[in-house]
Amino acid sequence: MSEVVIRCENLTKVFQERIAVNNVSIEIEKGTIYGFLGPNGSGKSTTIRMLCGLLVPTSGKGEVLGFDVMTESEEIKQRIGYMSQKFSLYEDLTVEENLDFYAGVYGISGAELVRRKTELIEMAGLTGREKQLAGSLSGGWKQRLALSCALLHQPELLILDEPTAGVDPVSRRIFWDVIHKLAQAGMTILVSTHYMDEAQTCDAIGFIFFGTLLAQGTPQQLIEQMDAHNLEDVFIGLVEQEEAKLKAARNVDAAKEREGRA
Ligand SMILES: Nc1ncnc2c1ncn2[C@@H]1O[C@H](COP(=O)(O)OP(=O)(O)OP(=O)(O)O)[C@@H](O)[C@H]1O
Repeated sequence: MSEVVIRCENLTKVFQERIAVNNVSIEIEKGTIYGFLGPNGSGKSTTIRMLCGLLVPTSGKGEVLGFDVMTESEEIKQRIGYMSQKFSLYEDLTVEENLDFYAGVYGISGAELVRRKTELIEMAGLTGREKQLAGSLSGGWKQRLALSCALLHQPELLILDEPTAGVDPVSRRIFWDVIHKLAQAGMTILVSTHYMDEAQTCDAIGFIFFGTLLAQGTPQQLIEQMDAHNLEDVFIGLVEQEEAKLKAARNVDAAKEREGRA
């Protein structure tokens, strides 16, 4: 039977009366890659931050690795690997020293640290650069070093918030090869992205707009449902549908106001 690693129901976050995430329900199975898509400001990071245990939901419920997002955020934070767009590396430390620093945070030392560092440096393609300052690495290398830091404690779940923003296409491809290998080895991955080529390779995707999850399924399911040629057409179609609904609602409101004044 498939194991569900992330399950949330009607997850909602309101900031000063503004609904950033509105009744989002998601299920993500172990060993799969779930791509989270949506325009800027649509609520991807806020949803991710609630699932990471970094932000308390206003309402709804959710379980991550069997822990409650409302009451067990510390347990969640310890068990996941998280990397945001503004990943935090120490630029004046070397590749190896950055890994040593994060190993200290996770309580990894001795032979285990040596083993993990060797594995991760190799996975990131950073062999030979161990003594190079992180600040002198190019964007793609920095990104893979940040990923290595997030994986030091061997998390079962990896959450990536726009990890490839601003990274060149070759580095993006190398990064995604690593992500797919991790999923093949059983890791579950939730990743937000603006890139359709990346979304196309996910096992499932969810599209969020103005805080509402408009559609989710496999890339092929969504293309068929929308009778579209590709994912880009799917998302443009969804946005146009929603904008038409919003416009119709505004027209109804304006008509009611005119009636009220007459
Ligand atoms: N701490 C906060 N306080 C108030 N409003 C916030 C806060 N964090 C996010 N928001 C608002 O919530 C909405 C959703 O933002 P969020 O960052 O989740 O979107 P996003 O889809 O991740 O966008 P992007 O692709 O640009 O990163 C936005 O209107 C944003 O301004």
